[in-house]
Parts: sequence; C-alpha cells; structure tokens
Amino acid sequence: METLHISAGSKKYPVYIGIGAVNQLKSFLQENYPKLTSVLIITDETVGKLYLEEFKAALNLSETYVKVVPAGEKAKTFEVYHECLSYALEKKLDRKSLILSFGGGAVGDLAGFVAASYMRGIPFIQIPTTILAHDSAVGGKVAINHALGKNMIGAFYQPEAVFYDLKFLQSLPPAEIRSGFAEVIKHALISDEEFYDWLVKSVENLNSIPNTLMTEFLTKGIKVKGAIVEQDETETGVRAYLNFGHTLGHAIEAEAGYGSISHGEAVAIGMVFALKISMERHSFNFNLLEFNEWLKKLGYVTELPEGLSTHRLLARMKQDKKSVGQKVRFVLLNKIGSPGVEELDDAYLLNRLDAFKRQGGIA
Ligand SMILES: O=C(O)C(=O)C[C@@H](O)[C@H](O)[C@H](O)COP(=O)(O)O
Repeated sequence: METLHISAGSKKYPVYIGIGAVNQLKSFLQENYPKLTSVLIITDETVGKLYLEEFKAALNLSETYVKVVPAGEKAKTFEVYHECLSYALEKKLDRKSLILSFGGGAVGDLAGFVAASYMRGIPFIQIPTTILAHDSAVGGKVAINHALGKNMIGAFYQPEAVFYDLKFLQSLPPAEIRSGFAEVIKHALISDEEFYDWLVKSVENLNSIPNTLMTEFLTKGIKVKGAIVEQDETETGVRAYLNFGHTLGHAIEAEAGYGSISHGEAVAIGMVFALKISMERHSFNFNLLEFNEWLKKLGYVTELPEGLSTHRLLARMKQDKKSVGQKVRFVLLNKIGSPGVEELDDAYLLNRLDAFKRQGGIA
C-alpha cells in the first residue's frame, strides 16, 4: 500500500493506492467525520452488481443510502444528475452528510458534481474501480455532459480522499482497460521520455498486467497528474497539458455518440493525431510508426472511426473548453515530455484531419 498526497489550491488530500486500500475507508470516516449523519453511495450498475453488498457490509454505517446509475458516460446526463439530487433531498442529506463515489471515471465525474452542487457543496470521497479513474478521480474535475459537448457542465471540486483499491481492476473488460491505459500513456508522453520508454518496454499486452506493474504505472501516472494540478488547479495554464489528445478525442466521443467508443480509445486516436501534428511543427526525434504499432498491438484503433465528418469534428473542437474565441487550441509536444498549447488555424486543422482520415491514421 502506498499513500500519495495531492495538493490542489488550499486543499491537500490523501490517495491510498494498493490491493486492500478500501479497507481503510471506515477508519478514515470515523477519524475525520465523527459527526457524520448519513452517507450516499453513488455507484453504477456494473460495479453495483459486483461489489456493492460487500462494500456496504464492510462499511456497516447506520444511515447509508445508495443510488445506482447507468454505467459509463450514460451516467453523465442532466436527468441522472437531477435524479441524484432529488434522491439526496428525499433522504434528507445535510451538510454533515458525505457522498461516496464508488465506480469508474464517469461515476466519479457525476458524483463529484452532485457533491459540488448539493447544498452548494458537501464532502465526497472517490473510490475508483477502473484504470481510467487513476486520472479522473484525482484533481477535482467533476462534470456531466451536454449534447453540445463533453464535460460542459461541471466544477473544480476536490475530494476529501481517494481510496484506490486495485482489486477492483481485476474484473475490467478489455475495452475498459484500453480506455484507462490511454491516460497512463498520456501521462508518460507529456511528462518524461524515460517514463514513456519504460512503459513501451514493460507493457506488451493489456490482457495480463501483473499487479506490481499496474501499481507502478498507476502510481507514476497519479504523480504526474498531481504535480500539474498542484501548479494549476483550475486550468489557467499548465493544467491544459493533461488534455493532450483530448481536443480531438472529445470531438470523436461526441460525434460517434457517447458510449460508442470509450473515452481513452478516443483519446488514443487524438494522441496519434496530436503527435503527428507536433512532429510536423516541431522537428523532434520520435518513432511515431513504432508508437502507432504498439497501440495497435495493445488493441487500439488508431484512425478516425468510420463515417465521422471532419467538418463536424472541427466544429466540435472549436467548442472545446480550451478554445478561446472559437479558435482551436491544441496541446502539442515540442518533444516527448515537453508539452505546450498552440492555437491552430481552422483551414490547417481541416487539412490535417482530412489527410488523417484519407490515410487511415498515420499510415
Ligand atoms: O484533469 C485534467 O485537467 C484533464 O484534462 C484530465 C483528462 O484526462 C480528463 O479526461 C478530464 O476530465 C478532461 O477534462 P476537460 O476539461 O477536457 O473536460
């Protein structure tokens, strides 16, 4: 078991990571919330079926309520958000109550936004159950989606703690593993060539990752994220680097339909595209073909999904939260480990997107 600490704005909180981490939750609550009145567990259908009864029994708290939401991005809708708020009001949660987010990235985004907005904010704790959530559970970005864009309604709202029990990762399906691992790759590419080289050498397939290796790359990823969030909690500057691959990635998710492609698999395509542009604009030595082949060996698709309009993708990117005045701002690399944010001209972007589509990716 390892304990990391995240500093974000005026807040500092622990991330307990390792097999059995969740066993520390009850004592954490007893020590830090002696006047706790009630707890609302927000979980999804998949996690609920697998782990909820065991989780509730281990907590054994008197006033525990549960809201089960749809799995994945389908949880991040106004309707589900409203249902959660209504349920919390019906169960008379008060400002001494606490929300436990028990699930993957989408549950954490939704539950965190419910906590951020219920009675103008009550505490919440992240208990992530996916690889993706090593990224989304840390740093305080909480949100729901809108038809006009992903994560368009949300807040920066930090959890009280994160209990990251890696036993929950053992039941993940391949697409979910790919989704989360893409964010590990992102953390390596934006931070450190040594991390990236180690990752490519260490991970040859995603179907049987040893616990020690999983713990090591998740811990490295969280440390990369924590260092950036400590510098820039509300994304006025360097926090945008954590969005590498997301400008196109979010556009693909929205155009393909939320849930039809996983977040990380869309980000993987976005990272290949962003790397290609980066190498065109900043001549640096990187074997993009080797990266592309590694991704395909791991099961990723590295070209645009069939039938997506590049014009519509551009329109989506113009609405990205990093864009200013409808000018698209991309996170590019000057070299591995050296990200920057650049404004890209619409005509240039459309030309590169059309080439990417025509060539089936980078080749
Ligand atoms: O924490 C951040 O900042 C990130 O950009 C991390 C992303 O991997 C994550 O998917 C985030 O939710 C996307 O942020 P958004 O601002 O593009 O909605």
